[in-house]
Amino acid sequence: MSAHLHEFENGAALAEGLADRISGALADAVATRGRASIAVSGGSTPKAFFKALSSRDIDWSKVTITLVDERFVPADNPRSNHLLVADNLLQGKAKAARFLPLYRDAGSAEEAARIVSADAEALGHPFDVVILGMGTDGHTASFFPGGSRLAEAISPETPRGVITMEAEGAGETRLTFTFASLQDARLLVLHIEGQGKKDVLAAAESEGPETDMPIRAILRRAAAPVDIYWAP
Ligand SMILES: O=C1O[C@H](COP(=O)(O)O)[C@@H](O)[C@H](O)[C@H]1O
Repeated sequence: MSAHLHEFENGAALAEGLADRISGALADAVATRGRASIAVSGGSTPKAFFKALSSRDIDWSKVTITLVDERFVPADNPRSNHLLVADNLLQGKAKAARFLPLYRDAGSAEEAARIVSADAEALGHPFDVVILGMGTDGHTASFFPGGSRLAEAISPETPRGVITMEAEGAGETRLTFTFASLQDARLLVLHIEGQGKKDVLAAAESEGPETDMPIRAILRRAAAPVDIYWAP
């Protein structure tokens, strides 16, 4: 794998720069294949970027947006990544996009994972764009250190799709796309902000087990080059 660091003066400049890059990639995918797919992360970091992206003038009706990972909570729960995307990305011009939720009212998280894995197959693969975040514990997607199914989630043998994950510190049961689904995106971005996360990234880039800092699975083994977007 190779990585390229894009540094910005502040979060606002990063949001605009990343929105330019992603809207360009989505427009190219629509021009080439007639449709585009993007999987985005939740958490606190992507809000300004989502707002910037939602204003970009592309043919959003041909774009499907989904999530890299989600909490097993309905979309009206304040901790839902779906809610974050609905409030900040599925607005303005991007309102015309289709959204593929990971949470389903399916009785169990395992059943929801089965349903959404089948639905995601229809998107084709690889994803045109995947935007990952990273926690200060080195998790990405819902690949948490100590996660109940971490080994399975990051194994190259585990097929594409969505699986469940439980982890201390993760709160609710999670739904997460597997490593196989994310690692070969046509454009693979890691979006992090703050000196603290830059330090975590430096630690992840040093030697050590992937299970201690699961972002290492992406940094070391992703088929796609990783474009790292960072601002202080
Ligand atoms: O739990 C999660 O956290 C990470 C990072 O979130 P942040 O608040 O530190 O930006 C995020 O990438 C992931 O999608 C989310 O579920």
